[in-house]
Amino acid sequence: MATQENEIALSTKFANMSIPPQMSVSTSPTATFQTPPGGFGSLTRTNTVPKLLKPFNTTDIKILLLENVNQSGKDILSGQGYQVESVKSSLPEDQLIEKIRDVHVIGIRSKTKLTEKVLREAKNLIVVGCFCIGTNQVNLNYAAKQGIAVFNSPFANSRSVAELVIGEIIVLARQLGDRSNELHNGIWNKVSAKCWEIRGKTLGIVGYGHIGSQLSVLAESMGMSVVYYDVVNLMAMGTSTQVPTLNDLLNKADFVTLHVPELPETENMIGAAQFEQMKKGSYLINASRGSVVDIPALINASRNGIIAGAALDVYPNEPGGNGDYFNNSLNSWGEDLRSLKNVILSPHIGGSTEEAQSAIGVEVAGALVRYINSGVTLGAVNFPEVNLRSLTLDESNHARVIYIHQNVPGVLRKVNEILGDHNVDKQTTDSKGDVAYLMADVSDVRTSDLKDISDALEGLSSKIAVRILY
Ligand SMILES: NC(=O)C1=CN([C@@H]2O[C@H](COP(=O)(O)OP(=O)(O)OC[C@H]3O[C@@H](n4cnc5c(N)ncnc54)[C@H](O)[C@@H]3O)[C@@H](O)[C@H]2O)C=CC1
Ligand SMILES: O=C(O)CCC(=O)C(=O)O
Repeated sequence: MATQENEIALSTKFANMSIPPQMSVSTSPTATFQTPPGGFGSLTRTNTVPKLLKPFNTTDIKILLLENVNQSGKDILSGQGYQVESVKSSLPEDQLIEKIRDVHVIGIRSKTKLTEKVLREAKNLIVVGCFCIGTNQVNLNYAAKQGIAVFNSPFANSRSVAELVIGEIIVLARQLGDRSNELHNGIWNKVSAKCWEIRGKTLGIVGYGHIGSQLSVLAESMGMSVVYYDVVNLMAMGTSTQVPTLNDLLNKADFVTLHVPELPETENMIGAAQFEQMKKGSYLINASRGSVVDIPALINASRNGIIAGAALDVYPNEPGGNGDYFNNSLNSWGEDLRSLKNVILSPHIGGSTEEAQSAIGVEVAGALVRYINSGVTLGAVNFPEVNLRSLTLDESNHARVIYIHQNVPGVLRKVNEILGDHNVDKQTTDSKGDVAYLMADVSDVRTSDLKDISDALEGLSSKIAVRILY
């Protein structure tokens, strides 16, 4: 393992950090680039143990984790020596802005809104970890243009959501929520009218991705028929069938369940017109995003008997943390919704299981460590996915140059002119939209060369961010 003294690099992203003077680190291209005690490249092992590339002393990296990120993730990040602050809830915008100015990494879940306004203040931020599936809460394009990578966990909680929906289908079909509430209030009300088995009923899945397709398998194993609607033509699991339009699905399904991402196209995807298409006495389940269902239209559909029940896990406005109120001050229809019969309201717990949260913590924290320490973008949702074989301990005097830039013509020629005086062992580059990511491993570089390389890259008009790791 590399020593702290060797774990040094130069990163313009960290220019505002205050580093105690005794540390032999260079945090700005304008700062003196010092050779660490022990000597740059003094490691002489000849095996192929991967070299740990660090942006500088890991203890200087500040990470803010919001929304009660799982201990598994905290342990991995703390284990790297980073400074980790963890807060149980999300933060109001003004407090978020104050905090985000200071950190290099932020970890969030679904509630923290990283808007352009917030990200504009995040001068030191290099990477965001969404410890969840959804990334709609982050302005991904703006983050990319600022050179901030965003990672998530694309399927670690999918099974938990699918299992919750199976439970809700049965609870709705048996009006179990209402019976339980009644008995909690001391009322015995034994009812079979309009209570059903789910065997032989049709489940309509809107959005047949990770969660929708997993749910399809579970539902068929319980004797349901499955139809699904998706904008993409997708392979059917089991004996399920894809239908060509949303209306086809709404006309057929006894239970409609939503598993689409939050997008402009999915906003109010289920509104008055769609409730009209649903079978009388059917049920709606939404564990995707609150914006997907027009709630006043749902309230009408419930009062008019179009739907026999609903289960909602997500809402247009959700409280910031546990103990906060869910009432009309949050959503104008809050109390009307709460008054409905056979409507299950859960506090966005679709992915909230020990298994899912622990797996998400490991996955996202791992991606953050790889990105911070090695610049690898595999799994990033707003950057091209770029990887290079790790530098090894027997490759002395090597450095990894990372150049995040605008995707415009002529950049590679200029970068290669800058790197041209050195031996470029390997280089890779890729682009996504307006942003491109170049990673090059150069050998036979002295620490003073690194300062020159960094300065030259900084001077290019296409520059978004420069990081040099060694
Ligand atoms: N309640 C909770 O705690 C959780 C909620 N979620 C939400 O569930 C959503 C779905 O998750 P995954 O299945 O993992 O996503 P996914 O990306 O695997 O699947 C989404 C599917 O929706 C389809 N789709 C997109 N736009 C559509 C449209 N307009 N009409 C029909 N289909 C459309 C896509 O083609 C894709 O097949 C996430 O985006 C997230 O917002 C995810 C995890 C936990
Ligand atoms: O509970 C969470 O962290 C959010 C779950 C979710 O909605 C997601 O993973 O997209």
